[in-house]
Amino acid sequence: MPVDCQVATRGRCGSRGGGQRARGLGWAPFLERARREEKRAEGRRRCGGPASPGGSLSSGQRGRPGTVAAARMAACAEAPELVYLVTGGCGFLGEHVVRMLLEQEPRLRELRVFDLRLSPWLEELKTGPVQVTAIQGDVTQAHEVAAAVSGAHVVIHTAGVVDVFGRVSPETIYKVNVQGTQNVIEACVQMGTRFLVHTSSMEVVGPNIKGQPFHRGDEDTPYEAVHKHPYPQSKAQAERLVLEANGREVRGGLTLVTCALRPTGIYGEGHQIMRDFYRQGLRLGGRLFRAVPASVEHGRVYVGNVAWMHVLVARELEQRAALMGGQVYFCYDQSPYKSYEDFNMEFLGPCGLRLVGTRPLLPHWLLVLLTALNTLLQWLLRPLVLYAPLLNPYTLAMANTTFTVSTNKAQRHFGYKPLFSWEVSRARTILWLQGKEGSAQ
Ligand SMILES: NC(=O)c1ccc[n+]([C@@H]2O[C@H](COP(=O)([O-])OP(=O)(O)OC[C@H]3O[C@@H](n4cnc5c(N)ncnc54)[C@H](O)[C@@H]3O)[C@@H](O)[C@H]2O)c1
Ligand SMILES: CC(C)[C@@H](O)CC[C@@H](C)[C@H]1CC[C@H]2[C@@H]3[C@H](O)C=C4C[C@@H](O)CC[C@]4(C)[C@H]3CC[C@]12C
Repeated sequence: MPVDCQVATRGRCGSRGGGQRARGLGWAPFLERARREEKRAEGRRRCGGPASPGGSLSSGQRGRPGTVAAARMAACAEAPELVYLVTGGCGFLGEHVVRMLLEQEPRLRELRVFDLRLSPWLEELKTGPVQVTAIQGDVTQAHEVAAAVSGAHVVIHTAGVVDVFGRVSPETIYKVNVQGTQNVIEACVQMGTRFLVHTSSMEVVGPNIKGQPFHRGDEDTPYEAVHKHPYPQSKAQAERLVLEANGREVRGGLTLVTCALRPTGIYGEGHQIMRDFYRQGLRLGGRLFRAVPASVEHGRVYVGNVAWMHVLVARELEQRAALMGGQVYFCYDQSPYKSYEDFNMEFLGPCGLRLVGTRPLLPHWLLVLLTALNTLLQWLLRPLVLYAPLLNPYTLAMANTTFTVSTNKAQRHFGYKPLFSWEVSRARTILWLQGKEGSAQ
């Protein structure tokens, strides 16, 4: 679906009117936009929506289940009326969510992309029926979040600090992942936004600090979720906040409906860690050295399917609020269960890399010693340079602990089925790695 992009670059939180139009364009875009606006207004009149584009749907008009408005909304699905906000919309997952929404959500009128760092690709989104508003903002700043949420029907909250390599301080991880999530929740309550989809993580469950395997578990499998690392701790706290917020009254008297998705290890176009492995292999003459037994299985999921599940949940949350509200769903697909390293080789192999060793080349005790050395080096070098290798005590422990999920809860509750097969997911990831994006950056 073509989109109309208005990059709001004023200050921290742009607005529809304050955007900066693509430079060097003539009158054509403005006339085109006026024509689209008229078409949209006509659609609204026909469907009994708010006459003006800035107007918001009353709760009845939003189509509460079983009402005339719901039937009318269903009949007028082509009248795009909804405003979505995606926090972290310029991130690895966020970008795929943004693009998936533009392709798969016909009711979208405006898509707000909120991020600390706005990406150049936002500019590419050309004119079309959907207004894409880029908002440079910080989830730790409550007022910026509130301004971005104001008028939104749905918030998809993916923004977060994803760090298990010691690149970011524990304080910052907590501030962004926990306090930032609390700010999003409070903004929804204050602004009357009813639907919040949160990107949680498998790590909320495990692997735990005891290294206990989680083999083909589901959302109800008993497991001792005990964490010491700041990142999983922050994701567990954030998820708890989101689930506890379900049912809170929002401005306007209706209730907040929340849901948390727990992707396993995400891979696909834009995956930084995969890029790091690729470059490490290139530096080592096309070789990577096995550090983890092939028998240790890790669940992985293609980023396109994670984005699809977010779009589907956001779409179904209103109609199935009683069933889905306050629920968590693991997010995975048909990607094969393999060791982390063997799975990566599905993509790195076709790019010319080789994994040396059918078993770990170094004894485990030596790897543990190396991780301790890396930790010491990171601490000593911190005043001078950021040293954050892939191998540290946490990553070694994670890589050595089986964690795979098998569940149909998402399918039962809202009909989730992966949009991309394993073959397509693999091909797209290899293409990306082989292309300039994968090797140059
Ligand atoms: N990558 C994975 O394997 C994986 C797996 C499960 C869950 N997740 C979750 O998915 C979400 C996205 O992860 P990702 O892998 O795309 O990471 P990412 O770092 O690529 O994306 C995170 C985005 O959030 C933005 N952000 C960070 N701090 C912010 C702040 N203070 N205010 C506004 N924006 C801010 C970043 O700029 C970035 O664009 C995270 O919540 C993460 O915990 C990731
Ligand atoms: C150096 C070797 C020991 C190598 O095998 C280390 C692999 C290690 C970098 C990864 C092993 C498991 C990964 C994590 C897992 O896929 C799930 C995650 C949850 C998600 O929310 C964020 C990413 C991650 C923590 C992911 C990070 C890389 C690994 C630790």
